[in-house]
Amino acid sequence: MEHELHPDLEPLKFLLGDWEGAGVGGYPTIESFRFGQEISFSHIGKPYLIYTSRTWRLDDEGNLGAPLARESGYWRAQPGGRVELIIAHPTGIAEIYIGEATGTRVDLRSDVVARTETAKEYTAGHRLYGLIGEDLGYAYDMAAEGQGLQSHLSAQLKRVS
Ligand code: HEM
Repeated sequence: MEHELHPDLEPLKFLLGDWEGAGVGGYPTIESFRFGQEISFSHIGKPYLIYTSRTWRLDDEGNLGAPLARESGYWRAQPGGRVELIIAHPTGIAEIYIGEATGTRVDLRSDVVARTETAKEYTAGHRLYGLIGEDLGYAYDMAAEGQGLQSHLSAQLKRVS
């Protein structure tokens, strides 16, 4: 069923759809890596986007390998372009971000991070999403394992629907 877009979602409309692409990751404490990614943003007429992301290791020939990180959550649009983002990770981490959509960019900083007893020591995230031409690009910085906020990932994806 097609739902009419909630007016508060207008600033996040550019995210809607299914996206596929590739990115690179790294951190001072790990080896750098390449990954393939599928992201989906959908809505049901309420003032939030339904979000899922799946990733796989990408080898030098461009073949997808073992599954890497997944995450899912809700992008809650507030009047005036404010955004509240709630994300759950299978690694025992839950995050709440607060940010702003301006034009075709969304800039989000973690407000609250909760971790299970066995989760890695992760304390903060910063996410910047935006259109690069027709592609969706994002950069993700994190503070984890005693390191300050710095790059963990960046990727560029094409719209597939
Ligand atoms: C596209 C999504 C992501 C991919 C492909 C990815 C991939 C990786 C890989 C391959 C590693 C190194 C091996 C490992 O420890 O598993 C890693 C480490 C890590 N990632 Fe990610 N990651 C992603 C998103 C995230 C997010 C959203 C967070 C935080 C909520 C996060 C937090 C960490 C932490 C804390 C480590 C451990 C660093 C260490 O052990 O020193 N990652 N990630």
